[in-house]
Amino acid sequence: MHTIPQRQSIPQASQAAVVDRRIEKTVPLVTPLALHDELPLSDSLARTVVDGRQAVADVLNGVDDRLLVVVGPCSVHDAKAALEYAERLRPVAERLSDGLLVVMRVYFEKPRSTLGWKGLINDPGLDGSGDVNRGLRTARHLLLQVLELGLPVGCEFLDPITPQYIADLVGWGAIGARTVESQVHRQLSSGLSMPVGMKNRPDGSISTAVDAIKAASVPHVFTGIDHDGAPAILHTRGNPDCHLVLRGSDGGPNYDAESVAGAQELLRKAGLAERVVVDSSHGNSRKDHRRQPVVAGEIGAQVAAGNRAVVGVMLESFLTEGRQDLDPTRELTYGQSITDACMGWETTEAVLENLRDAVVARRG
Ligand SMILES: O=C[C@H](O)[C@H](O)COP(=O)(O)O
Ligand SMILES: C=C(OP(=O)(O)O)C(=O)O
Repeated sequence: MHTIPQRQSIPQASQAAVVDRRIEKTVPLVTPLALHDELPLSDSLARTVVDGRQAVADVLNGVDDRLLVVVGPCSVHDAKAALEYAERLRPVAERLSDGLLVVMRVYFEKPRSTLGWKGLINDPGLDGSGDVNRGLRTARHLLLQVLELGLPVGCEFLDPITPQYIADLVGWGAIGARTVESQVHRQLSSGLSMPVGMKNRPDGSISTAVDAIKAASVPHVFTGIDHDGAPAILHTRGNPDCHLVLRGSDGGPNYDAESVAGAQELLRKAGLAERVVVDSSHGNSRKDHRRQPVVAGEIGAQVAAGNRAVVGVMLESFLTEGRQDLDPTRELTYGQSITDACMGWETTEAVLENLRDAVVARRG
């Protein structure tokens, strides 16, 4: 535990009354540089990251006519199970690579509607102890292992500090439905080195995500930390590879052809590229994992019918289907989500095959 230092500018007698009244304690955080030194990115893995980002950008820009598929667990809570998933995904990604560019969802940060586990970086012990140093270490280690298999990785960025620790490993980024309106996240996206998907808001607003794409496309200046962990003023270049992710809403889905056409119209009016990634989970499946294959099937049908605006699909999938509650009184089922329900492995493989066939049909 770290004691909170006295501030010289406030008379000592007044400090206790005004400073950090609701901070229980502060704990030193490892610096990005120290973590990078401990878990370095080799030249060959850096090539995997760069190639992955370029491949994603090529699909987004229509240079590559394959479909981007971001597939994997809703959240990683057990690095061993996530790595086993990656080991299964790798040969399938290779086999279907004529039609699909597969990026593994390796999500460590969970935005909550109200309360709940906030992900492996925030709470790797799954017990509220909040050992963020361990969380960052575990996350970086796992990302390196997945890259070692040759798979590009996708992460949601939620906390504005954590990208300095892991973003060098990420091929595709997401800004979630709950933060897409936030200036902090739009500024952050403008400086991220990879393509970033902006989700529509939970209430269904797509124009908010379109605004986010515009905002993130230009340079910004904001405060953050540098690689040494020191406070810094960050001047970004702007990110031209941001794009829309349709994830449905509390009110219903938005993956149907009419909704996709409506989204294209909004993008066109905003002067942005008409490219859309469709999330088969969340509002589009009403969080029922058994609906994801149906949604993915309908997206595949649009692709097979020639729709070129749909450039990608997101799937939530894990080793074991469904979800489970985080209950300290019982052992967790291996390879099953503790956040949103996921498709199981066999279903996932079949869904991926169908999506590949859809791409082949679109070429036909
Ligand atoms: O993807 C995960 C969840 O949908 C997201 O974190 C919100 O979850 P919640 O509504 O259960 O908090
Ligand atoms: C939180 C997620 O999605 P959304 O922001 O669409 O709810 C997610 O993809 O993990």
